[in-house]
Amino acid sequence: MSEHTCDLQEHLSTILDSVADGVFTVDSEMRITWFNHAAERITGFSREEALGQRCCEIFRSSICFSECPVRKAMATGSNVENREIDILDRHNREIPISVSASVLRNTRGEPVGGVETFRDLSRIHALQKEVSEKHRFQDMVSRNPVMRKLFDVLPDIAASQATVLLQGDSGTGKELFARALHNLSPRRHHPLVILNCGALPEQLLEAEIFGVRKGAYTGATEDRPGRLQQAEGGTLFLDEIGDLPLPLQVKLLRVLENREYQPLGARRPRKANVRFLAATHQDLESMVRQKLFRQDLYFRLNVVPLRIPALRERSEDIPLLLDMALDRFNALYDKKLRGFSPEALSVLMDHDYPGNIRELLNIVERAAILCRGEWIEPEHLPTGLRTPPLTRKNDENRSPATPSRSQLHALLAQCNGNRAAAAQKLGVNRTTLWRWLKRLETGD
Ligand SMILES: Nc1ncnc2c1ncn2[C@@H]1O[C@H](COP(=O)(O)OP(=O)(O)OP(=O)(O)O)[C@@H](O)[C@H]1O
Repeated sequence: MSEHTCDLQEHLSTILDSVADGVFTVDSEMRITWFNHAAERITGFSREEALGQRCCEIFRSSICFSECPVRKAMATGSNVENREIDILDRHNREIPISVSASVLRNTRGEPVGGVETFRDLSRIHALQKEVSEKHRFQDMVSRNPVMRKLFDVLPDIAASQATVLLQGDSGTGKELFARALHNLSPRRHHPLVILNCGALPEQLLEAEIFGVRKGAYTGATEDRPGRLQQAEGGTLFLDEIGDLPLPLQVKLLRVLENREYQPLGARRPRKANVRFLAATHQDLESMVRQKLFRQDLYFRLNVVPLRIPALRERSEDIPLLLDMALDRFNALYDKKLRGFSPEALSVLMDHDYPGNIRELLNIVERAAILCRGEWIEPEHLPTGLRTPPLTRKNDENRSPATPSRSQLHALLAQCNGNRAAAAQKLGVNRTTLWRWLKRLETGD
């Protein structure tokens, strides 16, 4: 070896040892021929231990035996760039890294081995986690200023006994807010009872809320407690309060005013020690103007009004919610999806989510099921995502708008009459779909 070659090698070693990224080279048998300082620091193996070893024994990555980056570079002749994987260090700790690989060739251009460079992502991941924790409140995530303000005031509102009216489009998180209010309140050790006022016809709903005494009507063979009694000492969350029929509105008003109610067929009223939360996606004020909702009840409910913005008004939350959803479905389906490709992310950012967060969760769940690789691609997303969804109409402020009868029937036929599946495709809950069908049947 000439003096000049020795000098060059020494220079190269000094340069490679001074870079912050891990670098190692392998020969054609995948034995390590060079291992820099950063590679020692990241993997925990010393240069002496690494040299001459097969690289999969030192650089123990999650893809060594399936998609080794150096082998891939050798096979395709092109570089592998910034692939995010995990390696096990000397102490068997998982280290997230980003790896790149290229082929090494001799002077005749023949492949003689490869070089891998890798960057430790632990710190970046820790920072990402810290940021996402910062945006978490109870079971909710948001970085939107309006939402953050709601999170700030929630503990004080929860501590009070005040009735809260949650307003927002379907799927924006009203139930999650109601749960948070209960969990933060002094009543948290007592039940939180949830009743969807749109899910039952009037008579059944009345019995459901107030309960039934034995003999109240034929068939009432025993006492049946209502939701009010079940919620005693705790919280009653009346979801879809806009669907409460007018006669029941009068009865509910009485409970709110006197904290007393009469189960069906009872002679004497019962006391109710219950905190009320209500929610609706409807515009109650305009329903009051149209005499569809009682003004006195509206005032009683609207003591603390909270309006939850639609997802299209807080698009900065989309990436945060996507990550949260991915974590959730990775755990649920035992997957190791790393994230969304830039193309998929762009489709997801462009969508305006008429079904709000529920719709976003459905999209990610479907993608997580379909995706066999590590990254969610556009092909894993519903085809209609770029086109205006079925539920969207010209009026941007109405969401979700009622689809036409033929659209609904076509969709139900597509889902073999399964309403739950149809609702999922629309990104709305079953009650909303039920309401739409009812409205179309009665021609409202
Ligand atoms: N800020 C948030 N962070 C994380 N998950 C959320 C958030 N908001 C809503 N979700 C999730 O989105 C889904 C829909 O939320 P939720 O049921 O609370 O909406 P809603 O407004 O009550 O809907 P609807 O009016 O149709 O009853 C739930 O799975 C909930 O966990």
